[in-house]
Amino acid sequence: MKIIIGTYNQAKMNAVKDVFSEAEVIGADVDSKVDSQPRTDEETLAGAINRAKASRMQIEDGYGIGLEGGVMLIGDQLHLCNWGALVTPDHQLFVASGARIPLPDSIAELVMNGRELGDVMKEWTKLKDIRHHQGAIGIFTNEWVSRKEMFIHVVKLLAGQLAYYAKSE
Ligand SMILES: O=P(O)(O)OP(=O)(O)OP(=O)(O)OC[C@H]1O[C@@H](n2cnc3c(O)ncnc32)[C@H](O)[C@@H]1O
Ligand SMILES: [Mg+2]
Repeated sequence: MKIIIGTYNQAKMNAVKDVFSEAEVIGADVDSKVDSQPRTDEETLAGAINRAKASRMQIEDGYGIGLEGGVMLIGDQLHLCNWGALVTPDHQLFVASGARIPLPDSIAELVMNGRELGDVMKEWTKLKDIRHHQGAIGIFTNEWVSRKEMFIHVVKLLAGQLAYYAKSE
């Protein structure tokens, strides 16, 4: 089984490798066709789907996966949000969402004013590779849930749906 994942982000790549441990997982530079910082649930989902479809197109007979992190307002509180998408060799699409937690007001304000969360987190924590490791979710859960662990859950939701629908066909 070959999987193209539309990113070189280490947290995302390692999550896919952990869940699909038998597969060959290959990173690719694809266009998410959304803002580099998605700001709604719909935009974040669209980014994941676009990455998955573009990844699927990079290989003749393989799977495409897209994972996208974003932010969304619930009322006036900004939250982290995350989505994943998987496209099969015969172009079936599966999607799954990940964890959501509120962002502190000081961080939320900077992101609402146009900054990218990854850049804000890098400056605020002085950790230059934070987006590849614990991520914002790791920082604001006191490292109980890392970005990789959060994406593992999303990828398991994709793999599980793939298995369920393959069985019922
Ligand atoms: O190379 P790509 O795959 O784009 O990796 P990325 O780190 O930029 O990841 P996304 O585009 O999916 O994420 C959108 C922004 O949110 C940032 N971010 C950091 N930690 C996050 C977390 O735990 N959850 C969601 N987004 C996070 C991320 O760094 C980006 O600035
Ligand atoms: Mg990005």
